[in-house]
Amino acid sequence: MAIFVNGVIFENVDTSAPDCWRLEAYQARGGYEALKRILQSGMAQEDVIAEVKNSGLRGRGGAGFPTGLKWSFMPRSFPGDKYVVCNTDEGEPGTFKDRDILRFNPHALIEGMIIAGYAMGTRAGYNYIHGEIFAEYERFEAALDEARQAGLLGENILGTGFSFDLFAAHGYGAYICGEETALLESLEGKKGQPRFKPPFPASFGLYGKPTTINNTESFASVPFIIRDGAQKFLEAGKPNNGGTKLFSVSGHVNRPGNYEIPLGTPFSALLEMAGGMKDGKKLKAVIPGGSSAPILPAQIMMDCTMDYDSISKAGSMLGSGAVIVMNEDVCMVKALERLSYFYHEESCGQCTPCREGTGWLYRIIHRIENGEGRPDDLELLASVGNNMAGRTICALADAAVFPVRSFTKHFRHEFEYHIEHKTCMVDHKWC
Ligand SMILES: NC(=O)c1ccc[n+]([C@@H]2O[C@H](COP(=O)([O-])OP(=O)(O)OC[C@H]3O[C@@H](n4cnc5c(N)ncnc54)[C@H](O)[C@@H]3O)[C@@H](O)[C@H]2O)c1
Ligand SMILES: Cc1cc2nc3c(=O)[nH]c(=O)nc-3n(C[C@H](O)[C@H](O)[C@H](O)COP(=O)(O)O)c2cc1C
Ligand code: SF4
Repeated sequence: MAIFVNGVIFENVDTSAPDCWRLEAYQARGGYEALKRILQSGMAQEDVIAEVKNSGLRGRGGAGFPTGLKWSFMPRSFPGDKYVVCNTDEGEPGTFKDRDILRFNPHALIEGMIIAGYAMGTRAGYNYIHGEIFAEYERFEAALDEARQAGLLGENILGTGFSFDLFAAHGYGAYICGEETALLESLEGKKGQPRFKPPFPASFGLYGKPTTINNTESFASVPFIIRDGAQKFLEAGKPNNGGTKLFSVSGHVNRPGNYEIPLGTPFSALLEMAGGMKDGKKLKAVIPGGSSAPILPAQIMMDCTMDYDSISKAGSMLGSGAVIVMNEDVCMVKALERLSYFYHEESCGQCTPCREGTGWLYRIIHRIENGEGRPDDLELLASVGNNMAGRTICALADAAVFPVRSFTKHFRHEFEYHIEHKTCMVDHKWC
């Protein structure tokens, strides 16, 4: 179902060719040229970091933190071990882009991580891959073998004296293991539960050592930035929103799939690329950045461009780039019930407001959906949410609250109708 438009990571990748992922195909597209240029010219570490900073690349995992700035936090002169870690846990409902990078262009990620290792003075890296994806994990291992055999990984890379090795780690399929500190715990072989931040992984990361964690798409964007220049990457997007971005479009569209497009592209153009609305139905609402991003009604979304600033100004967030499209038949109570069940199931349970609060949210929405809602349930939902958001160790509790707040704000009349009439106002199809 993947469909790619020209962009930074999938530039010239023919995803229909079975060997498009192989080293030979990647090198034919200009792959590993960036790494060779850096190593053979002895480019200074700070110059590589400056280039990434100048590109305007912002973290593609969801929070949009500037990647070059994060790299500059690494204490390069720290004498002990330090690590780079890639987050391919990709558990956010609606998000399915990182697995396609492993499937179709794994060497872009490997090259990006080797460059990161060089720039930050680390000798080892790990890619933590979601436990429920097997073929992609194996594909990444096969690509690592190719890189090692070609002298691109390991000791004395390309005879330049620089050594760096990279390992794949298969996770456990828990959503919480995508939160960077839970990921580190899991990578260390422990139960995947988040740590308090600060300290951030930059100073206390894997095995307590300085660690830089980035999303798969963030690392995979780096070879282009070094090869074609920060300016070209920046100009592919818009100011403060450099580059192209992968959007996973799902829901009621004719052609669901991954679309790599310049940041700043109008949402209406993305919808058109995805084949428009299925069966000629009307657009009702969109979750623009994965299930934890606030939902936006159609009329607001149609005025947005797909970039961090525009979506945030409209009251939501670009998040992981998962665009969930809903048509006029969708019951918002049912949709929110499904999302709330997910967060209730995935809470790791170590903070009381999250462990108990996600259960409260789900049970209240479930009873509204089942025609057993009470007159004060919407106030109760708001109150439970206020006692959760910002009061926990990690952002999963916030992620559970944002959809509740936005669904009950923009589609309040549907919730009120359910409570008052004990049934759905849409047409019962979804309830
Ligand atoms: N891709 C997915 O599948 C998925 C799943 C769930 C959530 N998310 C996203 O995760 C986001 C939240 O992530 P988060 O809790 O890691 O966000 P965060 O804002 O705490 O951190 C973002 C990144 O910046 C770094 N950072 C931030 N401030 C720093 C500082 N002062 N010093 C050093 N480093 C600093 C963090 O270490 C992290 O790597 C949400 O916005 C959501 O979109 C993505
Ligand atoms: C509950 C939760 C789950 C997360 N899952 C992922 C994930 O699967 N992949 C990811 O890249 N980031 C995920 N994140 C964000 C990471 O903690 C972190 O911000 C990100 O990996 C940093 O990389 P970036 O700066 O390149 O985006 C998650 C955050 C939270 C709170
Ligand atoms: S907020 Fe929820 S998921 Fe995050 S640490 Fe606390 S209990 Fe675990």
